[in-house]
Amino acid sequence: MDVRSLGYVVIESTDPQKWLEFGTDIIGLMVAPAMPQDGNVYLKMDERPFRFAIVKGEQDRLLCSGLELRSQDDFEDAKLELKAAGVPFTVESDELAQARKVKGIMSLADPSGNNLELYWGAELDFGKFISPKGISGFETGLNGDMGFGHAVLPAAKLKETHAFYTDVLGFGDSDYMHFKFNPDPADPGQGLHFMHCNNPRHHSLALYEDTQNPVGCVHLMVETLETDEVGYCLDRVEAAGIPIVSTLGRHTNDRMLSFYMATPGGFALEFGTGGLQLDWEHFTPTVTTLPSLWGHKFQMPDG
Ligand SMILES: Cc1ccc(O)c(O)c1CC[C@@H]1C(=O)CC[C@]2(C)C(=O)CC[C@@H]12
Ligand SMILES: [Fe+2]
Repeated sequence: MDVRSLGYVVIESTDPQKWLEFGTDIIGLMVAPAMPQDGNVYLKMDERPFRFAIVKGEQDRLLCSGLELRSQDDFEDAKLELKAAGVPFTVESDELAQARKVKGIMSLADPSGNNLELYWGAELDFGKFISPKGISGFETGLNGDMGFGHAVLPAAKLKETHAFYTDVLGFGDSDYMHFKFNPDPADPGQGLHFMHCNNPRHHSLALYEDTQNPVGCVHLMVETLETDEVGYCLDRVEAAGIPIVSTLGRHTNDRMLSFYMATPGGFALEFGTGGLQLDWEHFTPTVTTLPSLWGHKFQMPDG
């Protein structure tokens, strides 16, 4: 399968208004003008009609991640590949596809239960992105073909889930890290697989061996074009009293300069700039033993 990018996410929220305020006032995203007034909150960051859809529900969590395919042919091939791999999927209604501004969607879940939508035919409305916070732009590639950023999803079944993304969905390995926060020798620690799809972003999806994640997401990442925007966002976060999940730092594997903040979704948002863009033909997957060159002091849940 030839997944091109992580195109959108759908977030369930007990209070979508909180996401609207957070998305616009803190992240600097735009309320998507071309989206229907259907009670959902749609946030825009580039020439795509939307990148974040927030729907009202009973829980605060990531509902699903949208993975982009390049054509209807690839969409039909994907169905055959899923069938051959014995992976159940549902072809969704035209109504849902229209709501997402795409031509076709199938929904499925990975072996750890993360919901995915494979879609093709994303609309490009070229509606101008006008950031309410004056951000010149987010790094999403030409016509948004690099996707909105990346997601780190929880994977209780790390090995099986990693095999699903690489063997079935065709992701490539970028890097692997292993963490050991608990000194108890009975605790094996947590693995973290960074994977790319068919765009230059170092990783569009990562899987963290997280067995206790009620919100379906570890973090989402967005990337600005200008370094100063990371600093300006940090100032907005601090002024609003939003918890900083990790201080500013630069990652080793993708060289991203970023910090992490809490979101209304119960997961974190990484706000970064300057991530590596790679030519996969000439890339050798790495195993990295240090998460960051400097900074990135994570606030641990246990203090
Ligand atoms: C290490 C790293 C490289 C590139 C990234 O985009 C990135 O998000 C990370 C950090 C990932 C990771 C996480 O999200 C959950 C909490 C983790 C395990 C830490 O406590 C350190 C690294 C963190
Ligand atoms: Fe990240």
